Amino acid sequence: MVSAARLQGRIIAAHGRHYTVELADGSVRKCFPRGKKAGAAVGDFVQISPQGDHEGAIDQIEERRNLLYRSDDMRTKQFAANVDQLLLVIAIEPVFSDDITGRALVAARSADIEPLVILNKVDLASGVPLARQRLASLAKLGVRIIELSALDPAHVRSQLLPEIEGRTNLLLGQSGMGKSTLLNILIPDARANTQEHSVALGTGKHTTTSTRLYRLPGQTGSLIDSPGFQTFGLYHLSAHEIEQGFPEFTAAIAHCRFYNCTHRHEPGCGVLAALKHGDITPERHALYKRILAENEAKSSY
Ligand SMILES: Nc1nc2c(ncn2[C@@H]2O[C@H](COP(=O)(O)OP(=O)(O)OP(=O)(O)O)[C@@H](O)[C@H]2O)c(=O)[nH]1
Ligand SMILES: [Zn+2]
Repeated sequence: MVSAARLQGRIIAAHGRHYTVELADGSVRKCFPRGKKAGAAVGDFVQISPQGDHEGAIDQIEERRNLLYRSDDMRTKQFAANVDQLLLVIAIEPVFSDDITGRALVAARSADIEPLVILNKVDLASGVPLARQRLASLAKLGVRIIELSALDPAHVRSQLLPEIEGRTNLLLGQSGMGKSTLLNILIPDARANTQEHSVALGTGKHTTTSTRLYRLPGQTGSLIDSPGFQTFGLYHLSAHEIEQGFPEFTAAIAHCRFYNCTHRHEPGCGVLAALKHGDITPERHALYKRILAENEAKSSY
């Protein structure tokens, strides 16, 4: 009955109970999910029924290509939907976590999202060799790593804009890595834009706790900014998905004696053999075991 009035849009911000939806003409509306349609995420394409001049109801969430999220034993936290590329920001200082970096890459792989690691603050030159050394095992896996310094905005733009053009990019990182600084270089009016929407929709002051999609100025594509985090649980992944998050295991798994091998202690395990021969690093195998142990703790509740 309402279908004639429905409009297509994309969720560009999530505020808990309501969402900001951008329509094809560039206008924005404050929208509420209809009934029990919970779980919409930034990046979702939706159909809405307009209500008044500035509001609407979300009638339908279109099928997603992917959804990136993290989860612990208490709750899940959605990052964004329909993401083409994960821009994972790490830095020379403060020290980035190998564990969180590894987990973000596992999450991206399981959601079929291409990762691009951004090593920021390379102006802090004395820390660069150690950072490169710590990233060597990821580089060996074919993960692309771009080194830059946000102190040089022109270089940031020339390095990153060609990489992100025409795609939906999700910017993720631990706190303090320089995510906001990079966002402000790539989307110069990001803050002004957000405030403008907040005023128009009466949604109040922008809080750093919300996730927000920005259009790239002067070109197609978008950048989704999300709050920094200090943990990256993967309780939602199955044992099989965890295994798939480690591409260097794939060839070795074919040699496992048992079809349900967990690659921890089984005799005739191809992964353990590859670990012994140095084809898989002890750090990556340890990360795999930590993620799997969490997954098993959840299953035994
Ligand atoms: N030396 C140097 N400092 C930088 C660089 N990029 C960012 N910073 C500084 O690092 C600090 C953290 O940067 P932010 O952009 O606020 O970091 P963030 O990742 O957004 O952090 P959260 O807001 O906690 O998520 C700030 O003091 C920046 O000025 C860089 O390339 N080199
Ligand atoms: Zn095995």
